[in-house]
Amino acid sequence: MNADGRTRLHQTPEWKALAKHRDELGEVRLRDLFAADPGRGTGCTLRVGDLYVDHSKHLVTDETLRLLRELAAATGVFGLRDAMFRGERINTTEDRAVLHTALRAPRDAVIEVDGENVVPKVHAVLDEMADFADRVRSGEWTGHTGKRIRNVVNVGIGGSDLGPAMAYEALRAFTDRELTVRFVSNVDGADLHEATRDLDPAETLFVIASKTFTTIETVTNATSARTWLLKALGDEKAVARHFVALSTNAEKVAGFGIDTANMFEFWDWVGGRYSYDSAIGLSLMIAIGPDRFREMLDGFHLVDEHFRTAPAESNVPLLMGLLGVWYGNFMGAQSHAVLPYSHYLSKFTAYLQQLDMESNGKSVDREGRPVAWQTGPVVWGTPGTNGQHAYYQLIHQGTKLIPADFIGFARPVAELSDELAAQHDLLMANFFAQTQALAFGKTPDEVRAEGVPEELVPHKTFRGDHPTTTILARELTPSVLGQLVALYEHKVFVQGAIWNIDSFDQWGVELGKVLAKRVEPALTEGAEVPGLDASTKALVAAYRELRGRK
Ligand SMILES: O=P(O)(O)OC[C@H]1O[C@H](O)[C@H](O)[C@@H](O)[C@@H]1O
Repeated sequence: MNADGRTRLHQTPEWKALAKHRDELGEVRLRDLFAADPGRGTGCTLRVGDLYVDHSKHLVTDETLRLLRELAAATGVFGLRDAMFRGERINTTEDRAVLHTALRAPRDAVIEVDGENVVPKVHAVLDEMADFADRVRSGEWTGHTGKRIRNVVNVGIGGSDLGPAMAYEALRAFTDRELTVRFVSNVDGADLHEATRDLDPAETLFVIASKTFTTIETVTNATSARTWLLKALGDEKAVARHFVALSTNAEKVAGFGIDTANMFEFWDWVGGRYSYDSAIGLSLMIAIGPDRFREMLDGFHLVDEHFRTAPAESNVPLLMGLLGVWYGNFMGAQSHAVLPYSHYLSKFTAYLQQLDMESNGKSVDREGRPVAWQTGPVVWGTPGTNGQHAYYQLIHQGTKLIPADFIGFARPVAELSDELAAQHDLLMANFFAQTQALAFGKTPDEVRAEGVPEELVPHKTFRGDHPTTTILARELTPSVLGQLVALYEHKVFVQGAIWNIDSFDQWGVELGKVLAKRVEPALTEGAEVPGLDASTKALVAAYRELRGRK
């Protein structure tokens, strides 16, 4: 039993019913499921906004889905969802509300935190961002020497990098092509070096993105960027024209030397990995313009409303979350692949890695007790068709169960030449062929019928039954991107709620930070670090020798 008297997850009747159902189902063959139900292809599709979501190629029956929905209801997913939307402090270990949904709420919405409606604040910052973005885009905001800003360098890490960097790539076709926009995150000096080496400091704006403004990588890179700028422009006053900050921490921003008049604010109820439609999106907004940014927010909001109000049977994030629970908790899957068939989504899976793995990579429940069930999967993947020529072999014929999401678009971006646009059908032919091959494989008899010698038959047989979700949309617009990201945010929410973990803290990143600080003097000065283990001690000594330090 839980501290609050509730039965623990794996002891609930709903969990046990799913385990029994899995045993009774035995080996699920997609060929059989489709043969038994000719309507499965169209029947197992849901629509949300501009997204067409096909879940027919999953190792589930109607009964499986019904039992999974019962698990969701029994574990309080809907109550927690409503509490999140109401602004309750559902991030219990940090005692914070979780309100990224307020960042995309319409102007007239009312969402209260501690009795204060936060929506007017959200729109006030969005308006300030829009005003600033317009001034940079029009050339009205100039650098210290009066030159037009032609380069924007976002300096941030984790949630202050991955979201805007991913969305910038995704929406490149909507960006001002006259502007150079780059993202620096790594504390490896090579990152800043490569991002700035061909830029004119007089034309460069640094956007320092950090919720806390204490993150060592970001503060270090921001300090180096400042030095780079001042070396060229020679005047401290230049900082005010070339640096803006995106943060919740005005004191630290001022301490760094950025005028808080040039700071765009957000709030502690926005988690880092849920923050790119807050002020953290400024670099993106400069690139695509305020109108496109607002279209993206509307896309998020559309899916928020769907998640909040759609019945369980047609609720897409709920379904995606439940399918993940089925594979992770009842079928032994350890990972989940996200495979976008769009070059523009090249950073989408990396973005989802933080969203999913930082949220649900937990091993104690909300009451602090070890969980007795699997939690978040390893999320991985790269854009198709590249993966097909690399690791798809393992998905098709390896020994692991890897559920995958395939994301594709009916139309290429408008600016492609006719010749390049014509390649789109080939891209999408691969997209459809892969999910078909993964689901239905190729039987030994089919292989034999092709005249393959008997000894090669096992090698050329594809078992099939590799489950996939297909998400299809007309084209990758700002709104569609917002819809996609919100789908995954809420999918992660559903899973965290079922597993009874706090999806909104990230204590697991702290230990490494503390140890890095402790070990640094050993590298630089050869200082004795108390309590350093024998392995690390030897490695540090080898490092110092290789670095040419005595
Ligand atoms: O925005 P910041 O405060 O600089 O934080 C940047 C990132 O680093 C932290 O360590 C967390 O793991 C991330 O959730 C966060 O997004």
